[in-house]
Amino acid sequence: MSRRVLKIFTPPTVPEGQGAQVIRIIGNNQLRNLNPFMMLDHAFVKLPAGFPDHPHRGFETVSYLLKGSFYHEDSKGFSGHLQPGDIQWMTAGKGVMHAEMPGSWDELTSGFQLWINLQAKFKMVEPQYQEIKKELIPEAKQNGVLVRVIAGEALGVKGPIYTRTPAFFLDVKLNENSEFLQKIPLKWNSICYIYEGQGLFDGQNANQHQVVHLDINDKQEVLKVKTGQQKCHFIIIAGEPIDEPFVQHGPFVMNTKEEIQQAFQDYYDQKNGFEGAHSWKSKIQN
Ligand SMILES: Nc1ccc(F)c(C(=O)c2c[nH]c3ncc(Cl)cc23)c1F
Ligand SMILES: [Fe+3]
Repeated sequence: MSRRVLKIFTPPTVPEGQGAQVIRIIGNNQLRNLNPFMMLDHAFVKLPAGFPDHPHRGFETVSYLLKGSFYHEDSKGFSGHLQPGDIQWMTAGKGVMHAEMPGSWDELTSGFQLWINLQAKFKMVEPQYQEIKKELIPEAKQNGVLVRVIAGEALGVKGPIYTRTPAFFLDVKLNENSEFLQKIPLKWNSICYIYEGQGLFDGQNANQHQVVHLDINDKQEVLKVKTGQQKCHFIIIAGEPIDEPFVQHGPFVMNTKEEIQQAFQDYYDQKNGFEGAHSWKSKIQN
């Protein structure tokens, strides 16, 4: 028996940021949100498109690069350059202004951006970064399966990211004719997203760019994935739901609409994390 599949669907491709196209995996009308996750994008972007200067408050953004390169710069003086396989886990906390731009005019940059909610007690922490280069992300290998363990645990290997909200972020590559078993804690929300190839998830076929939404109420902890003649490369995103109300307005995620109004007021008044927000201009936006 394997963790049951609730549904398999093809998420929409939507415009986002400035001229970018994203496959909106979480945050569409088939999967509005997946507590504690508010959004998951598979972004495809090349200059001059990108995600120019914008704020965040109250949650975490996770960027994981597949192809190309991505620059990041924020209003606290932090900047980074992500290459394929690198991860950047940004805890926006009380507030940060930043820009995220691709590194090339010609080569299409593609990668994931995941938005993870924070419990009320963490929403106003100082911003923090965990930038982990590809070489430092542990890989577990077994019988034609390779798992890059970004957060959580797979095949007995633990990931390097400290997650304030308990969560798994696994990049799984199955060769042809392989099988993979993954424990997903009961009562956690979880999806798989296939970014290349196809596979059988709990016996149901899922293709490239499809989402496999797993059943949170299942009594089965283990998900079984199998491949036949095709390889299957996919991510597993799983997390413990946060038992608090949440209100999202664009890049602000708080517990009440009054806190959202306060976020906009702090941004307008340039305080409580948004100091200098109106005059800050990133060097990387065009
Ligand atoms: N309009 C708007 C408003 C607020 C945002 F935070 C963003 C934004 O930064 C992103 C939204 N999807 C993303 N996928 C990948 C990456 Cl690297 C960034 C984003 C954005 F586009
Ligand atoms: Fe952002």
